[in-house]
Amino acid sequence: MTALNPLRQSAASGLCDGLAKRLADLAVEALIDEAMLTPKPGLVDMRGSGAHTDLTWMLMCRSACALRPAFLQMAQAGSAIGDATLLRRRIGAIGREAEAAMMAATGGVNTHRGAIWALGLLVTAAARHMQRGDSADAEAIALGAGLLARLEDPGAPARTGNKGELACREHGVGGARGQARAGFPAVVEQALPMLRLARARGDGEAQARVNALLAVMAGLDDTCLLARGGRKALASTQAGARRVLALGGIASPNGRAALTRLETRMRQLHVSPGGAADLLAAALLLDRIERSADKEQS
Ligand SMILES: CC(C)(COP(=O)(O)OP(=O)(O)OC[C@H]1O[C@@H](n2cnc3c(N)ncnc32)[C@H](O[C@H]2O[C@H](COP(=O)(O)OP(=O)(O)OP(=O)(O)O)[C@@H](O)[C@H]2O)[C@@H]1O)[C@@H](O)C(=O)NCCC(=O)NCCS
Ligand SMILES: Nc1ncnc2[nH]cnc12
Repeated sequence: MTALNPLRQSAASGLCDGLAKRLADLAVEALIDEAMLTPKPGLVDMRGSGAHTDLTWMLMCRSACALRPAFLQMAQAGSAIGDATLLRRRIGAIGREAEAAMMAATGGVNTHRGAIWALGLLVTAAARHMQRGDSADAEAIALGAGLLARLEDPGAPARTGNKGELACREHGVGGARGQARAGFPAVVEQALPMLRLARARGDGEAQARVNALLAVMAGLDDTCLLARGGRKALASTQAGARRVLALGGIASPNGRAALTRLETRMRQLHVSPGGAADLLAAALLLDRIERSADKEQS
């Protein structure tokens, strides 16, 4: 007889709150893992603030912890609200409250707006799947999150006026919304396969994660990068990330040297792949969900 996935079991037996708490913890852990991962070109890491003047890794970690109540509420909503239209409306409201909580915790600095959006949708979809008794499969959860992102949220402002939105309009890209509505292809088709490949070939865990970040950077229309550096900076960053990976990733000496060159170029351009960082955190969350289900099963 097939052993039941314990996350599924707890959901099925009505312990939805335990599942929601676990998912909220995993989301915060994924954000902290991302913030502390080093080296990350242009981004805040344990060495410094990258291309940012208002961010530090401690601020990122404080922000991550302040978001736990919102992730918990989203996971609870995902398990409790069957009607997808109502669920979309509810998590939109929680997401906007989470942005306010983030601003309060950071003194008005945007640390995680893109991450609240991506991880919020994924946590909700994961709770919805597991509550129904479906598997903790990363690809299926990302698809479910995409379905939710495509639903209309009547509470959302017609225009946010944020940099990402303006960059989408100026450069004709989908940005954070497009990525989510497509079911997070950068996570499912780039980050997670690279994470698995790098682990399988013996890269260290931190190296595998940096390579997963580079795999996202290599193809993403990152509006954080576009807003600061335009098309030229985006193309140069994508080409640099592809080069590191083509040379074997950061575990290889040539790949490591190429990463140093990429970092120098990004510093000169003063650009940061903030959207790719959020999607790495999304991949780390899905990876944690799958692994925690596997661990408890064995
Ligand atoms: C849909 C929303 C995310 C709102 O989007 P909008 O476009 O209005 O807002 P932005 O904040 O400008 O952009 C979204 C952020 O998403 C990240 N991102 C960028 N490109 C992509 C991509 N291709 N795919 C996925 N994600 C992407 C990115 O976030 C990171 O960058 C942030 C730093 O940004 P910013 O402060 O603007 O830039 P800096 O250069 O650092 O500024 P200065 O210091 O120079 O001043 C950082 O936070 C990273 O997270 C984009 O910035 C969403 O907010 C929304 O609609 N929410 C409503 C609630 C809701 O419906 N929730 C649903 C359930 S969760
Ligand atoms: N490590 C990081 N540095 C800068 N912006 C980010 N947004 C999300 N993670 C980030």
